[in-house]
Amino acid sequence: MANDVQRICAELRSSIFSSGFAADWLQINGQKITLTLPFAAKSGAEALIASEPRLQEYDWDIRLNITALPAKEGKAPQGSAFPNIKNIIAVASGKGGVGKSAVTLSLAKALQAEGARVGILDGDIYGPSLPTMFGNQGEQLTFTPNRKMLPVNVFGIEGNSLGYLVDASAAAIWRGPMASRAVEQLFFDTQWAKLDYLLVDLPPGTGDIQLTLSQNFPLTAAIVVTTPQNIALADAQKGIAMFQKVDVPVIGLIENMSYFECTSCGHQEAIFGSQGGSNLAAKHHVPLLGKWPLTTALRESLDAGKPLQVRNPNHLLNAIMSESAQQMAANAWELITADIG
Ligand SMILES: Nc1ncnc2c1ncn2[C@@H]1O[C@H](COP(=O)(O)OP(=O)(O)OP(=O)(O)O)[C@@H](O)[C@H]1O
Repeated sequence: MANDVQRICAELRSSIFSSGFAADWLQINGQKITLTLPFAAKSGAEALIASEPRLQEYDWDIRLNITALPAKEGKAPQGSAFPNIKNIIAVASGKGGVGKSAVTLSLAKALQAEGARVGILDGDIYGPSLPTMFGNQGEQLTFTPNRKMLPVNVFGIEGNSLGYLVDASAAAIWRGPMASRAVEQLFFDTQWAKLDYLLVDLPPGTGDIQLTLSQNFPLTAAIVVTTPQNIALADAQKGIAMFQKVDVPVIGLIENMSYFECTSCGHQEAIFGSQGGSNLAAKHHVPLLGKWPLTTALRESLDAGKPLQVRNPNHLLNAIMSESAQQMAANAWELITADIG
């Protein structure tokens, strides 16, 4: 019977588990099966099991035991330098305004909904948006006796941002080394709780500041956000090239603002063009994690200081965001373990 389940699991293929379940994730005890996943994709596993009648005959217990993946070459693995943080994933965009911060918060909330412990470092010096999206502008950070910053915790997500520390107009005059040092300090001098994933919302662009941060942070991996518009794609390409240059694996591309769906008639309009993200992903062999529509409800919820999942839990975009997040987590595990294996 055990072999049967393992065989069925190994046969399963889906958008989330492209290489199927590994046999050692399963513990089979009569009718009871415990599945322990090394990345945050619990609901994807549940959906797979629900789609396979033979698997539904068993009593499933799905757990997460997220692997601490090694940081890029030359940097200490998270295990030693940051024992509290298992995976640090940069979220980058070449062009500004493509929705990088909106994507960061949405992915963070989606990972947390899978049962992962998640944090966000808002490294966008010139336009820190975490306090707005968390709805806690004006909140003051507290410090430990040894002057470490304690992150804020909103909706179960830890976060830190220069927006809690300095006036945006003060940060606007920072350039080059001063700007990257400020973000580095924010990262290194925060006392993060135990996290499975820390998402780093990088400043938009691919200049010296972004390059320095990508080199100096012990990043596990990176994702790039773009719109399908040519000008954004050209910049996203520079983002992919930047991470390749510093040996940080790019585990996915998100095409945001892919289309607008009319809420009255359902017509889909590709305002910024179509297929741009898919073509870019294919060209650079980077997985496309999803195409997110331009959605009034997402903009409204972030302006109101809440993730869409909290303000509008039944919105269809939540499922798209969840799939992207799970695929990102699975890709990080799969690509990096394949690389070191
Ligand atoms: N899919 C979407 N649908 C509707 N509004 C969106 C979507 N994605 C982002 N937005 C909105 O677009 C605006 C810009 O998004 P955001 O601040 O996340 O971009 P960014 O790339 O982080 O910008 P920056 O250049 O400041 O780093 C915000 O008001 C955000 O709420």
